Amino acid sequence: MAAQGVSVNDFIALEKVEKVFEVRRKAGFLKRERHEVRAVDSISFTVARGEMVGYIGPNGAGKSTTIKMLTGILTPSAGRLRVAGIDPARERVRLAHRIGVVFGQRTTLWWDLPLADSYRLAHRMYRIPDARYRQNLDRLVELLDLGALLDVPVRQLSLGQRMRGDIAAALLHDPEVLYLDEPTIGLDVVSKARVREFLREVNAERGTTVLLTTHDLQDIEQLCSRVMVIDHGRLVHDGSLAGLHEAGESERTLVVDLERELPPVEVASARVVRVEGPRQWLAFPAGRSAAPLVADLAARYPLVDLSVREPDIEAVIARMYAERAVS
Ligand SMILES: Nc1ncnc2c1ncn2[C@@H]1O[C@H](COP(=O)(O)OP(=O)(O)OP(=O)(O)O)[C@@H](O)[C@H]1O
Repeated sequence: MAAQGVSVNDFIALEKVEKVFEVRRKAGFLKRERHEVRAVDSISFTVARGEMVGYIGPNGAGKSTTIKMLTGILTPSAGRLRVAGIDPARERVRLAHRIGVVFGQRTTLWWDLPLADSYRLAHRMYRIPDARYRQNLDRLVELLDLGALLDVPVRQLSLGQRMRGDIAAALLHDPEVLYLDEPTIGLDVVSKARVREFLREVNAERGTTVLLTTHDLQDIEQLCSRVMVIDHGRLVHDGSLAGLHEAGESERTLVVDLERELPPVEVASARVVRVEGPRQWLAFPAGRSAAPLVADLAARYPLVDLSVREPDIEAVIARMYAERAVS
């Protein structure tokens, strides 16, 4: 039966989940003190089937610990956690057949073997029916452009090639949910675009639920309509990217080119944040229309050209982390 507040459509469900690590710290010459690290502190959220959600936060916030609990590698210290109705820590092997995991920082492929051998091993390990395995492999090889790489030992692959190989390995057994931990780390812009495009296709084509952890906010902007922010083990935002802008009280920037170099312009509801020759940058609240501001400027200053820049998500999030660090 579904727990209170959790619908049967919720594919991933966490209720007041905690993870406390006990560590020993040096406290003198020979003395060591026990110390608790609350890596995840009473987190609750649900993810519906087919959703693509970003899970972000500064270093040490608790992201990996959450993912490890979702795969069953770690057992929560308190709370309730279910993935596809399964308690991950209790039935890790059964769950493994339904989830795929990609860690950008390390590979699950066999380092010394050709890529194709890792796939054959996955075929047997997950007992994937032959026809389905062949069909999935063909499709993944095509979509991720792996044809020429199948006979190459993994250690000879470039980072981008290896990442595509890892993503294919995670999807061979048709998992219903995919956890991605920094899937574009270290990749060049072309490889990043390719990986993102592929993830969009998988999500649309197969309805795979995706939980994406990343420090690259462009991953989030391009893939996720919902983003959860974790900081010091606590969930501090769960909503749309636009909502994140509001929470961070973000600003848009009006860039104006004047006829000549002038002192900073003076207008209501905006402030000049930079001046470079005849060009000036004005910050104003992201929720406000630029029209009255432009009209005011045009009436009083010799305006030649202008453009509006949307808030920089990196800046919004940096401010959010900083605000929490001092609060
Ligand atoms: N096995 C462990 N034993 C003790 N402390 C741990 C252990 N694993 C994680 N921690 C601590 O728990 C906190 C959260 O770590 P976690 O790895 O989940 O953060 P993260 O958000 O994934 O960080 P990053 O972005 O740097 O990967 C940190 O303070 C970390 O030092």
